[in-house]
Amino acid sequence: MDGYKRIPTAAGSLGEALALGRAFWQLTKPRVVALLVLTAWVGMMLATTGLPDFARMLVASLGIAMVSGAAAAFNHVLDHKIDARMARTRLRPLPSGRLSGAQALGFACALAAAGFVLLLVEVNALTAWLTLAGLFGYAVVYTVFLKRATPQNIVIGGVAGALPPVLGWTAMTGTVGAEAWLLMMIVFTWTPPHFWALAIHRVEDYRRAGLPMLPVTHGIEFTRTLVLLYTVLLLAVCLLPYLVGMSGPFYLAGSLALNLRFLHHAWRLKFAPRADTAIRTFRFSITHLMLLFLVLLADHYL
Ligand code: HEM
Ligand SMILES: CC(C)=CCC/C(C)=C/CC/C(C)=C/COP(=O)(O)OP(=O)(O)O
Repeated sequence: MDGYKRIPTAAGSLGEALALGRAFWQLTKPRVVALLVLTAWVGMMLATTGLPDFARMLVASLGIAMVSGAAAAFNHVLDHKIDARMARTRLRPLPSGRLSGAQALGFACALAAAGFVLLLVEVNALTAWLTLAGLFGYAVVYTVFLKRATPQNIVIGGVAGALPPVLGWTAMTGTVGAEAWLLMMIVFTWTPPHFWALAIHRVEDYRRAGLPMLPVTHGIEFTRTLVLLYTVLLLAVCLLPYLVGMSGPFYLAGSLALNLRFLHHAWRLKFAPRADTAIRTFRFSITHLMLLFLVLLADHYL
């Protein structure tokens, strides 16, 4: 009502502070970062014989999570106009006006700097610089250039998201082992079917936003074919840890079960799709990667 001013109360300002905290938290894409950290843990544990140094693991995970969260926050800042045009993203903190661009940018810079310094001082320089390269790969190479330029954006940009197992490995050993590159290849091959399944489901969003995602540029049918082919490739890549003697029969069985399930989703998406097949395939991709890395971990200690 005109003439009446809202009187700030303690409960009101606590509510506002919590909402602000929630908005900053959302900027970091916490569920994505949680899965990235799980893949880094597997890198850390597979690099170590016997029990790892838990204190080192904790600090390294925190540093990797902070820099990855900062990368996600930069992505929110750089993409706020695109995000405002898509139904899936229009309620994010920046397009909805819950945070200003300056607040989000300041948060991203502070988080990136703190995470980088933590890794540099408490872990090692190789891990700190490689993690920063991951941030640059995602926030600049993918978000600023590739995302707007080519339907291969997520294939090339996938390198950044696939880095954490390598970061975990270097955090514990100070060097990059061949096995770490193998783990990276798994996440790299997994990324296209993960993303394209979602892009098929959200094709109208991407068309409206003017982004050259594969289903927009090459059509849904072609994208379904590539999802299927990448899941076949993923099955083959996931055999490598067993074939090179890095993992045992428990991993082989778990990996085959998960990859055959993923293949089944992709097959259905190509040959017998229903309205929800693409989104179910996307959701399964997340379960797949999480369980696959847990199986790698369990196999290591069996
Ligand atoms: C360039 C590579 C990638 C692209 C383009 C991509 C794209 C996406 C998109 C668009 C979403 C939907 C987010 C939303 O609904 O707000 C998503 C969700 C997700 N992605 Fe990816 N992704 C990539 C790599 C990764 C990697 C490497 C991981 C983890 C290892 C990952 C884990 C997840 C998880 C856990 C979710 C669900 C998030 C939630 O429910 O809040 N993604 N991804
Ligand atoms: C090691 C390191 C620092 C890596 C950073 C990796 C990182 C945070 C990857 C996130 C991958 C992801 C969610 C991409 C989606 O971006 P999008 O812009 O296509 O999706 P959106 O529309 O949901 O924002």
